[in-house]
Amino acid sequence: MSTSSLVLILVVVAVVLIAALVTGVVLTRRRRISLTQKEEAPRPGGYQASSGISLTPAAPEATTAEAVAVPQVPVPVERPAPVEHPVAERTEVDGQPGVGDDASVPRDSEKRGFVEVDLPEEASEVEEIEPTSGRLERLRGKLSKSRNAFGTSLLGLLGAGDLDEDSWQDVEDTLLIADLGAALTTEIVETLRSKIVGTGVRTEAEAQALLRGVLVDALGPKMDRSLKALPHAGKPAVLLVVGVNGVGKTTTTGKLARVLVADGRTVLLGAADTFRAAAADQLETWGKRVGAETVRGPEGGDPASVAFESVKRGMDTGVDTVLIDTAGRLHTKKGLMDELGKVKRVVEKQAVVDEVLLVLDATTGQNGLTQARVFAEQVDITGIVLTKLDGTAKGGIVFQVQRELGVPVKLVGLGEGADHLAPFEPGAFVDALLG
Ligand SMILES: Nc1nc2c(ncn2[C@@H]2O[C@H](COP(=O)(O)OP(=O)(O)OP(=O)(O)O)[C@@H](O)[C@H]2O)c(=O)[nH]1
Repeated sequence: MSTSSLVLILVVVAVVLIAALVTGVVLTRRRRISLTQKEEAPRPGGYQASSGISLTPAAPEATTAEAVAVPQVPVPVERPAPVEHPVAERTEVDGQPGVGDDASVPRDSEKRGFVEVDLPEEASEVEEIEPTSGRLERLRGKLSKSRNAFGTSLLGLLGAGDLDEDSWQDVEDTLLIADLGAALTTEIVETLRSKIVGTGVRTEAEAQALLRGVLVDALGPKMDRSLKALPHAGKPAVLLVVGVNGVGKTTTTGKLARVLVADGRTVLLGAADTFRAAAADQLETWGKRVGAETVRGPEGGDPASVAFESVKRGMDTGVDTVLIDTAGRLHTKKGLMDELGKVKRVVEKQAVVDEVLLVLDATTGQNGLTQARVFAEQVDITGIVLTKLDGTAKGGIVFQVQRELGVPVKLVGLGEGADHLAPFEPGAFVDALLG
């Protein structure tokens, strides 16, 4: 072998060695990026947002029980699963494309070398939550069914000028169809009649202003709609969520947790619905989305025991609010209603139950009232959550249920979205109905 061939071979070997070295360094660095865990920033005391829901502590307790000073323990937050590289979605198995395989990479495609790619941004641990203030205004479109059937027809009738008996009958029918109930309908029609005669309404704008005033008054604008969800006497506030099957209790509990976290509160969820297998999972998922712990018991276990444990855990960890979701129960089943009374009594052994929120499905109309009466007898209802108002033209049930029970509607559900729970405000509600 000549000297020049030897030199050539040595040069080639040296080039190969350098290339291998460079590739090794690059790969080591890349691996280091994917394995090194980022320093975790300390979690602030919850996502802060201005709240449209007025939160208050309950009236001071009569008991002289000493406040338990409990250190704040950070709530464990589950990290999201690592994002899979799109290569995992390739569908080719034998090099032959099949139906729906358009997006797969053909075997004979040109190989790519190293390419600079943007790394995905780290997913935030706790979801961003829409501010609660002004939610009813923002979600007014969700009330379009009630607006069309109720507000628009009433405005059309009242703005049409001189009203004869037939027109007043139409006004009355419209109110009845919208589920305002006979007594309230009569009252509203009489008030409208006397005001229209007294003031001589001529234009639609005048009719709208007059109608607005009468409807807002009928909604009890002075009722206390604040949510007693703030800790007091060194203990968390305890809220019990009750109602018949499928009205939206678990969903409301989850949405409410978001509202509280958005207000900077710490929350613990109690899955006292041990009857429906998926309910505890459903609640836990809501909890994880806002970094709230969920206490659950065995399926079919004693709901009172889960409720008790939840409050105990909430006191130990020093959260602001414990939200307890209960199983759906038919108001006609005495045994189940007694069980609800027991859940409340057991919780009261260690803390005050600040709110019992009755969830009513607005689409069930008058039946909701019957349910409300029975629940109110069993456990003192302190507030009503009217869900699924987005799916009904009978928004008038809001008026009736408050009037019948003397209990304020505090929250309204306006959709299946995570932030589709709004504080109820009579003025904004009537404005949404009247368009
Ligand atoms: N459109 C609409 N759907 C809602 C609303 N609130 C709840 N839902 C839906 O109603 C269904 C029942 O909700 P859940 O929260 O599971 O009801 P639940 O009362 O806990 O049910 P049970 O535990 O079986 O008694 C779900 O599909 C919810 O997404 C709302 O305000 N609007």
